[in-house]
Amino acid sequence: MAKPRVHELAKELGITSKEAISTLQSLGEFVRGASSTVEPPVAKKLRSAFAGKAERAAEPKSAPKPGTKPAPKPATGARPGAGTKAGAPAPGAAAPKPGDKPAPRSAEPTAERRAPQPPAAERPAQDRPAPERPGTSRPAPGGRAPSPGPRPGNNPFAAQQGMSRGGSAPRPGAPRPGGSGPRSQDGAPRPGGPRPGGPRPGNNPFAAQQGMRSGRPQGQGGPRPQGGAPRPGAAGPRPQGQGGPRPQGGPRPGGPRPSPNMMPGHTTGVAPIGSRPSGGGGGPRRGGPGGGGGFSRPGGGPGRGGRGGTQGAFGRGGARGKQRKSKRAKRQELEQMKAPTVGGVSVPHGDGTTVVRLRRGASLTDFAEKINANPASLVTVLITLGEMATQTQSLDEETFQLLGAELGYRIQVVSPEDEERELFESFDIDLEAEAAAEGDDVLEARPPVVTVMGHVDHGKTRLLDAIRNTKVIEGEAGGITQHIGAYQIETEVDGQDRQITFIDTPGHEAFTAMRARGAQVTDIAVLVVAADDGVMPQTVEALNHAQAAGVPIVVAVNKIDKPEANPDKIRGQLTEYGLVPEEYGGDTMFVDVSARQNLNIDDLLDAIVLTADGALELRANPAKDARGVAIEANLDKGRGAVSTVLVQSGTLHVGDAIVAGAAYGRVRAMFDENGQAVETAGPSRPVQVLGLDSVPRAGDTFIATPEERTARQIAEKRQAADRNAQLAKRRKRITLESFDEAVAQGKIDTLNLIIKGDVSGAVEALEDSLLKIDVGDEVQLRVIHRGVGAITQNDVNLATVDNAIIIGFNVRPAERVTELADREGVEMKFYSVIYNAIDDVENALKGMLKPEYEEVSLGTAEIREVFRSSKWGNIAGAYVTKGIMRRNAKARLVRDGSVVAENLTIESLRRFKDDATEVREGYECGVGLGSFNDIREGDVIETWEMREKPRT
Ligand SMILES: Nc1nc2c(ncn2[C@@H]2O[C@H](COP(=O)(O)OP(=O)(O)OP(=O)(O)O)[C@@H](O)[C@H]2O)c(=O)[nH]1
Repeated sequence: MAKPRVHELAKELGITSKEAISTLQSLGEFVRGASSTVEPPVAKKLRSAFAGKAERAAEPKSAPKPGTKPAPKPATGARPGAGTKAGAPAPGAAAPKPGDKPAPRSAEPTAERRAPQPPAAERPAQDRPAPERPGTSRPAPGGRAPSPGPRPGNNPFAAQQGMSRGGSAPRPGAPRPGGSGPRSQDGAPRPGGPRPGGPRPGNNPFAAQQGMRSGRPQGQGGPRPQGGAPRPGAAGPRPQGQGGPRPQGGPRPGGPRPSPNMMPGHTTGVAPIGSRPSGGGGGPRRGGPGGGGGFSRPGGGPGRGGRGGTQGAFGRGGARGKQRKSKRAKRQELEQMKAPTVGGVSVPHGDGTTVVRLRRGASLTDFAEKINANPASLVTVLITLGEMATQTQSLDEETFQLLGAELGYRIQVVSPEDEERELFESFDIDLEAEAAAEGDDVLEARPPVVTVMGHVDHGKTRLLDAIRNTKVIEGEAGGITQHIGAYQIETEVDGQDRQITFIDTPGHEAFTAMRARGAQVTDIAVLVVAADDGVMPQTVEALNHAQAAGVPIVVAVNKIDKPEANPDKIRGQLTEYGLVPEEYGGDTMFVDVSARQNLNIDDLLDAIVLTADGALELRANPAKDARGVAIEANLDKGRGAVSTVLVQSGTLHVGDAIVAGAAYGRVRAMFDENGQAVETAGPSRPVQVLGLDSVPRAGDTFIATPEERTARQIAEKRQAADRNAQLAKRRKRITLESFDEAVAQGKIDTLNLIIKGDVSGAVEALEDSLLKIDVGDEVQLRVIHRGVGAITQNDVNLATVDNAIIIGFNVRPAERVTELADREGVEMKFYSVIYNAIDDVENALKGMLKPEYEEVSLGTAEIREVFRSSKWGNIAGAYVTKGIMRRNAKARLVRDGSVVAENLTIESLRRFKDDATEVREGYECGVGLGSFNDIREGDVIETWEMREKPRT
């Protein structure tokens, strides 16, 4: 809502702008002219001022109606309790002492009046319903609720002043109980006698907050001599002054832990401030008084202390010239008044249900922006919660949750998908709405996208190869899959040509990597299980991944050419995992194939198409800008970034501007899986794209944008988000060194490893050895993946998802992998000696075992004399020959080289007549071994203690 301008308000109230301005001024609000805008609370104040006027006009005498001017009540506030209510703004505050402001106002009978309590104070008792309302009245004025803040003082300061006022509260209260209390004590000093203690405490809500404490103390204890002192001065003219000092001085002392009292959304938080005041308050007063000003502010600040309250909380000096505050400053204070404080700073609070959404890797600055707070204040709050962070440092979700809980916000760290959506929305791109709006008229069938998964060596690559009818596998070193990208094939099903797109990176790793980035690429998973082997750990892992993603599975029972193949066994095994073959009444298609002999490959393709047709409705609109996912990418020396993208909807054309992850550019050229240049690529078509400025990651989504500028801006935002996320993650994942700690915190109990080696023998040997490490039942070691060859992006992605550590034996990371691991916070350890790897893992595992203790000798002492005492038993007069004797240490007695008593305790130890805790080598001492009395001259006392033994 727009802020009203003064002349608009004047019009609304049926007065002239000039009148409105002067009224506002008398209310402590300074506006430049008729066209100045005013904050809603100020507008409200003005309205209520005139409302009051109107009322008074109607009932001349009762001007001070309860409702109208809450202010007066404050008086009642005399009771400390009253004041405390956070809610209540300021009645008391309002109370400008008679002396102070009144003047002006009184001059202008009208509006000001009601607001400014001063009048109230002055008014005859009758007017104010006084006493009763203390608490109530405030509320009543509900309407002014908002104003409360302002009201008190008319302006933000008021609040603070209020405080002081509280102290001074006096005005109204002068007479009141509180007031008198104090007075009586200090005696005369304050002219304003009245205001001293009484009023303060209860004066008004603000008081509670700001000066609360100070108020209370004084009120009650009015007693404090100091109180008196300052007041006198205070008494002087400005109410504020008095208040000021306290707050300021106070801040540091106790301010900090407000939390307890904090109530989201309430000013209660002030407590802290209050605390300060108390501290500071006292201080100042004492010292201050000296000066006539009475404002001796602890901080020494010259008398501008007035509104110190809140400001003090920020550690700033008081305002300069109270009347000279800029609008901005006043607005800020107004905001602050609404904000409770934590750790001595004022931060806007939520009500416990306020949702704040943050990107993963967001910083305090991001959070501050969302709640309209000062980032520096959040740093302070975080410190009070025991966490250190800079304003721009990325924080993990836990930290935000902690902070959110403290401040009354429900933190939602947005998922990658949400993040994408929000990012696009900021560019007016709403992919969901776009998709939702597409009807049958534009949607066309698209080929299914298939990922082949399965256990190591069950024939995934060979199968993909068979399907494509190329002999890729023969070119591979050591049988390790090196394919990257995707390809599309055509097959005839029921007389129709149907296409199927295969992701050419077998294994659930790639699948998982894509999902980790929020990309749903796969429509159908082909689970390859070797008929001669059976369901293996990764078979289960793969099917779990697919099921978790809700992707239908087609089972390819491979290697049926082998004599030992037992396809039925596979069917039986998989049934246990919820994959029931159609022939058994389930809905999963099983196809027996031989990748090596190209047996039943067509049947498998049929099954894929049928499953797609039966379980999925795969359609997309080809007639729009392309949207899809980057499948793989690499940097080519000659061609720059080469990215394989899978178009999911729309059509990609050469020349389109695209953004893929944090990379962007114009499509310079496109090639299909056979290296043929293509001009366009429609839904489900994978193509290699040249023209991006950098390399996207597998799973990064891409979109074509009408303008290249948009693509660039989206890329830049993603880059910034990546940087932040990277910083946040860096601190998160598991390392061998931190494993121990993570276990201790109950965060994990399994050490996941990925082992990569140069030769399969080494990998197997390492895995075997690692699995043989005996660490008991408390923790487990799980090798979630192993393979021969360089550490790849897939390895890192898998480690990211499963929180694993990568062990590289005689291998190094592939291109860009180190960077990725670093970004994802995945630890990679490299070894060339197998035992070093075993040692490290063993140490990490053992670190979390219960500590073992060993006996460590502390020292020996020779008994030179035995003192017999009927009360204490025998005491050994001994001479420490080595180390130390320590009271309560364990001991044994050695006589002539043999141990004559074990498990004794040094129950008493003395140096001459004094008890000693320790006696060092070269000194004499008296040693009592409790009830053990069989000691003789010449015996040796050996002491020892149990210490935790470092694991080996
Ligand atoms: N007899 C027989 N052997 C096969 C068949 N399919 C694959 N193989 C062999 O099984 C071994 C593993 O095949 P791959 O295709 O490399 O298995 P993979 O699952 O891709 O293995 P990774 O890439 O290491 O996970 C190779 O020696 C293949 O020749 C088949 O249908 N019959």
